[in-house]
Amino acid sequence: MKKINASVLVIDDQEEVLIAARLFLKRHFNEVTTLSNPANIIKTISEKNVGVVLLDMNFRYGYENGKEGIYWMKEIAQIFPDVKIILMTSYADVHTAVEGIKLGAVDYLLKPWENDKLLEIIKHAVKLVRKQSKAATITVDYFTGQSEAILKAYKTAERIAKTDVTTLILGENGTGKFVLAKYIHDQSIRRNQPFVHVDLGSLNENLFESELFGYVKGAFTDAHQDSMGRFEKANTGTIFLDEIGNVPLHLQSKLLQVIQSKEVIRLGESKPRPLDVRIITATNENLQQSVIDRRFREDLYYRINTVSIEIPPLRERREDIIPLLDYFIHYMSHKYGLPEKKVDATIMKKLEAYKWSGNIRELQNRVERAVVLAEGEQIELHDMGFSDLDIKMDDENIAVTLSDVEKSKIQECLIMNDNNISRTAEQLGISRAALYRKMEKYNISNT
Ligand SMILES: Nc1ncnc2c1ncn2[C@@H]1O[C@H](COP(=O)(O)OP(=O)(O)OP(=O)(O)O)[C@@H](O)[C@H]1O
Repeated sequence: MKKINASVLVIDDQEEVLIAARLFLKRHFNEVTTLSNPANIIKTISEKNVGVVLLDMNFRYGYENGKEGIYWMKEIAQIFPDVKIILMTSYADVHTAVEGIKLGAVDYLLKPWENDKLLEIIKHAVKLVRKQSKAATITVDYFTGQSEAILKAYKTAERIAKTDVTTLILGENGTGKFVLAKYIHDQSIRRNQPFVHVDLGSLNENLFESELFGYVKGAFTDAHQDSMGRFEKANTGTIFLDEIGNVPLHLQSKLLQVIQSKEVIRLGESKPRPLDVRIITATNENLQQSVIDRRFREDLYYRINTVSIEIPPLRERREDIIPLLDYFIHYMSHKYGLPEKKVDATIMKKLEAYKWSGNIRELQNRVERAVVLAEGEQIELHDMGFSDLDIKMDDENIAVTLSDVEKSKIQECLIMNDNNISRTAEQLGISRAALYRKMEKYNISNT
């Protein structure tokens, strides 16, 4: 499993909590640091270039009102406003945690946590970090490429930009869904009006409605004044609802209501406010499958899917890799005021064959690093953060499919378990019958 490229810091005064967090998170993130003494927080964030902090709210025994956590949260936010903070509390002290969220924490987690939940929350926070650097890096610069698939996607975008048709953009992470949504907006007559991006996947459920629909003074305890939601902020322009596939079912109906009626009602108010917004949504999920699995409302799916544009992953449009490489070398060299470096033909071949699972984002990040770090006149693979093995393994595995991986995992487990079916099935987490079926499918014998 490929680790997520992020630096995560966990702060707790209980050593066993830190060990558990470290063991689990190290499997998923490139850099995981743990700290038992909050006094070192600032130094560590700076040294480790931390993007996400998991912060315990109660450091000292007998001092369990969460104020210590809030104190450190404010300190971090003041010095590193871009760092995302997740609060942890063992005492179901939701009230203080919610206070923390209002002060800027992205979420909270109750201890003892479930690993899946922990992972999900941190992944969201990592996305937020990326989105904000994305907002900082994305300008009006587009580079489409030359593959038929990408030219078609941009052509469709141009055509629909002239209308207000609701559009769904599909594609893996880093393929350029945000860029395409912004492109549609920039090509439309709304181009001088607001373009509001909402990452629905990382929007805290508790704040979903107030954030999207707004509220009036007194709607809830801390509603001290009227506040516009994101839909109203996008009025006369475009709202880009990113990661729509991650919206929980019970909130999907509220979203549908607004999209359908083109009216929004602020929390605590009954008066609908008319909206004039273009709606673009995006997801990396297979929404059709989500509809079948009843995780996504069918009516909402049809409502957002008047037109859909799919951006293929980079590995399915390899002819775009070198043009994109050239584009980013030019762009980054200009950005940093450095001379443009060359890339040798043999390296280009390897880059063309590489899997680029992080898509354009990965390519862009690697080129940026190389442009800044390369010492000679040529960009070498190690300047792009590749080890020789990365590329070699990738070359060899270019045609590896999920089935190949499954087959080899089964064979490996059988060998480890001396062909014992029960133990192998147990280790793989499947039934004996399922193991037999798979062995038959992959033509694996257990002799
Ligand atoms: N056509 C393009 N021209 C130039 N840069 C691009 C293009 N498409 C994507 N990028 C760059 O690649 C990175 C990822 O793009 P973007 O954020 O639009 O992808 P995404 O599909 O929205 O990702 P995610 O699903 O992870 O949010 C950005 O930094 C962006 O600047």
